[in-house]
Amino acid sequence: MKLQARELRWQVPHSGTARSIVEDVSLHVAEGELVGLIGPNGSGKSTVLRMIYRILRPAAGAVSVDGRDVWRMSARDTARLMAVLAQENGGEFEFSVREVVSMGRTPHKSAFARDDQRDIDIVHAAMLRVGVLQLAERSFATLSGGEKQRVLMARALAQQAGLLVLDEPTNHLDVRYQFEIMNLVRSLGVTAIAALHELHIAAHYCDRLYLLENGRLAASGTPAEVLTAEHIAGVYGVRAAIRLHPRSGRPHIEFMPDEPV
Ligand SMILES: Nc1ncnc2c1ncn2[C@@H]1O[C@H](COP(=O)(O)OP(=O)(O)OP(=O)(O)O)[C@@H](O)[C@H]1O
Repeated sequence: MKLQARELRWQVPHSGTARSIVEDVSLHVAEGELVGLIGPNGSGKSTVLRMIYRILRPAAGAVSVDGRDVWRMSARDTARLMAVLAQENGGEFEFSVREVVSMGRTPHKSAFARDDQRDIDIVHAAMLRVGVLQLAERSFATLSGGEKQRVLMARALAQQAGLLVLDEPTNHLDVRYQFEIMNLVRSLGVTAIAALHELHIAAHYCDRLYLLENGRLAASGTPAEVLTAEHIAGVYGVRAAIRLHPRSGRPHIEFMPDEPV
């Protein structure tokens, strides 16, 4: 499955005119690629992803999956193609973990249909895969931030979509689960786009990166091309020394926050 976004723009009203939050962002994710969207707080990562997963309608531009415009499809058809891991939205709160993960099966069932044995098996396997099976009967509301994040990942897995859209998938996770979730995403072999804060995660896991600054693309390319000392200083305002791993060619970043940029 491949994703293409062309010249996306999103605006908010501002003093009688419109202020652009995202402007002229084009990106693509090829079949089986894991692409990272990075950039400082407020640079527009979530806004771009929301236009992709059909929550925010772009003021200009288009999003297509395998050549089909997502904004011309029903929400249900989109959900069969793409699974979304966004931050919890509150809708999960009155449900058990098993029920939240079962919601991933909804796009595949007719209205009010109960889970059949196949759905039950898929939900079980998804919980097992992210290590939340022992939490299955717990109320979602009582979980820690990291446990919630893993349950939401299990729900995305249960959806069995060919495209994963991940908004800060490692948020709340300790270092072990950060690596586990990213290893899991990579092992699935599906097409994926992820907004990421941790640059070492982006460097290690992503095939390509897009760097956003104030709602516009500042750079794109391989991790070695994007995660340069110049880009990190220019966009994040932090000095960094970069070493490329001799075999993988992936950047290793050493931040030097006490040094002037
Ligand atoms: N409805 C809105 N009205 C006004 N401003 C908005 C609205 N939605 C988002 N913004 C602003 O747009 C900018 C981009 O927000 P967005 O959440 O996309 O950034 P982000 O890169 O995902 O940030 P973070 O890393 O902090 O999660 C922010 O400055 C935010 O305050």
